[in-house]
Amino acid sequence: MSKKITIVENIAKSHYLNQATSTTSALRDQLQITGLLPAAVESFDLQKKRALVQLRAKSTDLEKYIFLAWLRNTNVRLFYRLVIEELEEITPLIYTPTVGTACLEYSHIYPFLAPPGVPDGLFISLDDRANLKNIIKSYKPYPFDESLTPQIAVITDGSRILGLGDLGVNGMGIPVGKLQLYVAGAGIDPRRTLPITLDLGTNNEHNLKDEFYLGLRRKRASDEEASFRIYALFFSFLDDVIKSLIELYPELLIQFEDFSSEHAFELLHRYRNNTFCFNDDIQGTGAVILSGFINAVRLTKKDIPPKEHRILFFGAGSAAVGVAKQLLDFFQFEQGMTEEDAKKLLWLVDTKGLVTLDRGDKLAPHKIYFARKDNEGHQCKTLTEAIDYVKPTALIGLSSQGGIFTEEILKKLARLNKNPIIFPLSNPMDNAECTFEQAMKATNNQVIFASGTMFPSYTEPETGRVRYPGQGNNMYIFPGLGLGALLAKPRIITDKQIYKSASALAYSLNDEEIALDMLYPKLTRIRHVSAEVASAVIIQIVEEGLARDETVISLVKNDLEVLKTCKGPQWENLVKFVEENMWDHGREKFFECKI
Ligand SMILES: NC(=O)C1=CN([C@@H]2O[C@H](COP(=O)(O)OP(=O)(O)OC[C@H]3O[C@@H](n4cnc5c(N)ncnc54)[C@H](OP(=O)(O)O)[C@@H]3O)[C@@H](O)[C@H]2O)C=CC1
Ligand SMILES: CC(=O)C(=O)O
Ligand SMILES: [Mg+2]
Repeated sequence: MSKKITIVENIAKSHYLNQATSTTSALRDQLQITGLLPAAVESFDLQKKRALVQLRAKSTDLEKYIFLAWLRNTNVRLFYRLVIEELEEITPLIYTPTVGTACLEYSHIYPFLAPPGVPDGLFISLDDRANLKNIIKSYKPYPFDESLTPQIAVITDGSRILGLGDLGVNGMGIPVGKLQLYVAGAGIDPRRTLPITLDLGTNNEHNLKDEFYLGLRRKRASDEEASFRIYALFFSFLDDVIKSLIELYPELLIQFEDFSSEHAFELLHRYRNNTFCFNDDIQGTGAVILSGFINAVRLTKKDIPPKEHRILFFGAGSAAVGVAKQLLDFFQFEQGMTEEDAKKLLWLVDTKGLVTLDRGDKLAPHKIYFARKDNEGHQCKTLTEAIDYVKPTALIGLSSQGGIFTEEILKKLARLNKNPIIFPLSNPMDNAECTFEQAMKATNNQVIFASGTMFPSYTEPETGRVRYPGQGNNMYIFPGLGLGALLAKPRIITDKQIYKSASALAYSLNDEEIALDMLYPKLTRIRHVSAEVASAVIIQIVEEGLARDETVISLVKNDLEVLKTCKGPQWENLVKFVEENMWDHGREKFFECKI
């Protein structure tokens, strides 16, 4: 009885239980809200229809973003019903590309995002350092149930938001957007997600001068001011935040997101062996692009033996090095190559040209491993020179330099290869190194293509055939990886778990997708795909002896060898188990909530 009363009281107060115009007359009377709503009692279907009409009536994508943010903060279930059922339409609005615009404008649109009582996410500023635990505890988007502690935190310091640079606290849109994809893509309970933006100042002059900018109005402290870099303010603050988070929520999975490369690698190195965490830009991106590459290798196999690929990265930051590392593993694990031979298939270009050991500058630590030493004095200063020298079969853009893959560059790739692999992966859309249309036209429709932000389809003028681009975005990996890890409960995320997430994604294509030469599965299948990714991760965690969940262990342990084939009834059973553990917006249960 008392539980029921609590639910009744909470329906009136909670953006999660809110039924708005669907509240029955009896319940309206009980809640004493009868006069606060118009007379009609609508079905959830009709509510969704109205929300879609309102959404589509907005004239810009930013207005749509604001509308969706308002909906999320007032009616969680309706919001997620919309996202899940209209995924292809809504993903570009809550994620890249529109989230990029929303981040640029965040301080300007903020009042519309967070009505009183519903925080957009957790802001932790340097000035809060003495009070970290209280601040973290204060984030309770669903205060009515103490058992709903956070399971996943996506944490950024806003220093490299997509390809847009240092946006300071305006970067909050990214952890918020990533966690929405966790809910939509892998059925993580939205009440158990924790978006965090750390405020260590910003070096963005535009923001510092903007009267509406909402973060600390000061520059970031330079690491060089510390006597030892590892003790710099940045790392000691991060240590305090992570420690407080773990003390409060020992089972929390932490996803590092959009930290500048200057800190991203060191952060991962610092926490990966003692904390339940991963870096999405290094590891998630590495896995998703490996997956697309595995399918590209399959498509080109009759013309190029896998070991003869030559892969040129334009960009040598956290994402490029993360992808290079995964490809290196692929050539070693699947193609039987030695580490040294595999490394020779990979070249990186940065602002100073081809990354080589002899080029005369001090390389950032993350570039040294892949820096070439066999270039025999060749110093390619430009991308064109690097292409002429390397003769790549695959060109991967992770540079944030929109349009840099010019027609001339694309044509060069087409001359070198029957089916050039061209992945302009930088985000948001304006930062993509080329568009799908440009790549199709310049390669006589022969390109094998994936971009970080989804491009429109392209109709071949000669044949009328409609061609669809792939979307190589870590959103295909992190939801399933996170879900698998939460279910199996290891204490750390290992490289092998990441690798298995990539191969599971690659092999998740169904017959129709394979027949269409797709590199990634359709977005509309994301929940099932995430369940497969999660299952592969779970199997790996059990194999490593790291699983701590008894149900998962008993489900996997005895069938480990057969499960590793990712086929057969045991595999289907595991995938089903994962799917059954996904949160659902509960359209039926919701309206049966009769008090
Ligand atoms: N599709 C996806 O899933 C993902 C996409 N990304 C995208 O990847 C991009 C890069 O991210 P990240 O690696 O973290 O960023 P970084 O800033 O760490 O790396 C950017 C790299 O590009 C190089 N670069 C920049 N401008 C030029 C230029 N004019 N000529 C040559 N090289 C250049 C930089 O060189 P230097 O080192 O000399 O400064 C650097 O190596 C972003 O746009 C991001 O949105 C990231 C993660 C996932
Ligand atoms: C997709 C992503 O994580 C990025 O662009 O940073
Ligand atoms: Mg990112």
